[in-house]
Amino acid sequence: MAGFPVGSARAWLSDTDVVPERMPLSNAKRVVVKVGTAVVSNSDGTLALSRLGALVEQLRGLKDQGRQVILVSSGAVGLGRLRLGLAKDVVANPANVIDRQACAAAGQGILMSTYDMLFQRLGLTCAQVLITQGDFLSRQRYSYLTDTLDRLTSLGVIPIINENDVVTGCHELDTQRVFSDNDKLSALLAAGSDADGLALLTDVEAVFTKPPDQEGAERIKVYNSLTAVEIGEKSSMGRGGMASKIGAARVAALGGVHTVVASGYDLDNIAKVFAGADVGTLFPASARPNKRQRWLTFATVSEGKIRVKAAAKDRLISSSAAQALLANDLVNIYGDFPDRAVVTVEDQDGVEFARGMVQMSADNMRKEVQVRRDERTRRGEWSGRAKWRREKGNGREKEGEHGGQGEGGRKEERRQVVAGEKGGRRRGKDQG
Ligand SMILES: Nc1ncnc2c1ncn2[C@@H]1O[C@H](COP(=O)(O)OP(=O)(O)O)[C@@H](O)[C@H]1O
Ligand SMILES: N[C@@H](CCC(=O)OP(=O)(O)O)C(=O)O
Repeated sequence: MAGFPVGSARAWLSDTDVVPERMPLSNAKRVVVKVGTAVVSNSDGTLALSRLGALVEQLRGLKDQGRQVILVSSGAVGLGRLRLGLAKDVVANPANVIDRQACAAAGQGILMSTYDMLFQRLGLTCAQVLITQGDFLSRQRYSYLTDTLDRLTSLGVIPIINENDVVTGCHELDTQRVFSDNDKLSALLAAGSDADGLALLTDVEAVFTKPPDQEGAERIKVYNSLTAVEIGEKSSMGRGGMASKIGAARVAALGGVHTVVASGYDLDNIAKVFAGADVGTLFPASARPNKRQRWLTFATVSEGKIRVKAAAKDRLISSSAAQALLANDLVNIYGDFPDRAVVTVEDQDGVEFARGMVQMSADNMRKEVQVRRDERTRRGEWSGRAKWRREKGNGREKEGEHGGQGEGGRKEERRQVVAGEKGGRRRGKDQG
């Protein structure tokens, strides 16, 4: 059983055990710990009571150090499956959506009552928080959520969070999902609630260069975007697998949270991670974007896409403040999004570089762009193509003969089409 010393975590490790780049973890004030199904349960699906006991002891250790602690726990579906007497493949097979939802309903109570008992025995208070995709998509609900977590942690309570699979969580093919599993949920939550550290605890020691059961697999101590990882099978009970854990850890790190993927089977690991010891795989945090940027970039699903001119890109990239986009900045509008949707912003090469919330629907945006183009045409600010067509058409008119004004001289009503924000996800490998 884990024995966690009360007081400073660093006093528990000798100075040489603390890795300098992990110091921010030992100083982390608010921390999120996520335990996967494979940590919470045994391979036969029963509760892994000794691990849960050790987990709660270690959480108490973190609290005794004066930290605020949030726990994200998987396990409801697996525990519910056992209670309902359903076959094991119900949990593993994404096609069995309704059964998985029924399992989640039956298992969440088992999970929570066990935690509640263990917490009480150790003099701690916990509170259940079940969340859905929609809580992240709406900025207001996202704020309500983080406000509640703030209040609970300020009261010394440890919130225990799980996805509310009963109503949303099991539809893995749903394209509106902002998180696919509890790894991503923890990352969004850690980034959104200003946590300083996140531990993703699983059934293997760390992220390895290849599946840990393969010869030559090496622990990756510190992950960076160039690190090559060969991904193998996930555990029989897990939902996300290692690819999802890496994606989630990167999202958290980009959101300003120092993140470690480590084993939940080593009963002292939570203490070690937050003491700054060299365990698991570290994903070092980037500078923390502001809250709105974090929400736009990580916690939303893009409902469409706009392509902007090079000058507009330069403006967005070079300014640290939020920048609006005007109709004149747009090259193209893709999709059929409503007013106030979040859209991705790409450059002329099709590379996504930002996200923004639109101030009008796609239809109205197209109309606005057309109105502006017509205005320019009336003023004689011909595009190269229009100029060519016109010159070819009557053979007389030349550039400048239409009384056109330059940008600076124009008195145009400028309606914002996008309240922009830089810091969007880059395409492909950087996407969480
Ligand atoms: N390159 C890799 N490094 C580490 N683990 C890997 C790798 N590729 C595949 N895995 C597997 O990922 C599993 C952990 O993910 P998952 O099953 O989702 O766990 P959890 O239930 O804790 O979320 C491990 O059982 C491990 O075998
Ligand atoms: N919400 C689900 C867990 C989903 C999930 O992400 O599982 P895991 O990959 O084991 O962390 C449950 O409580 O069973």
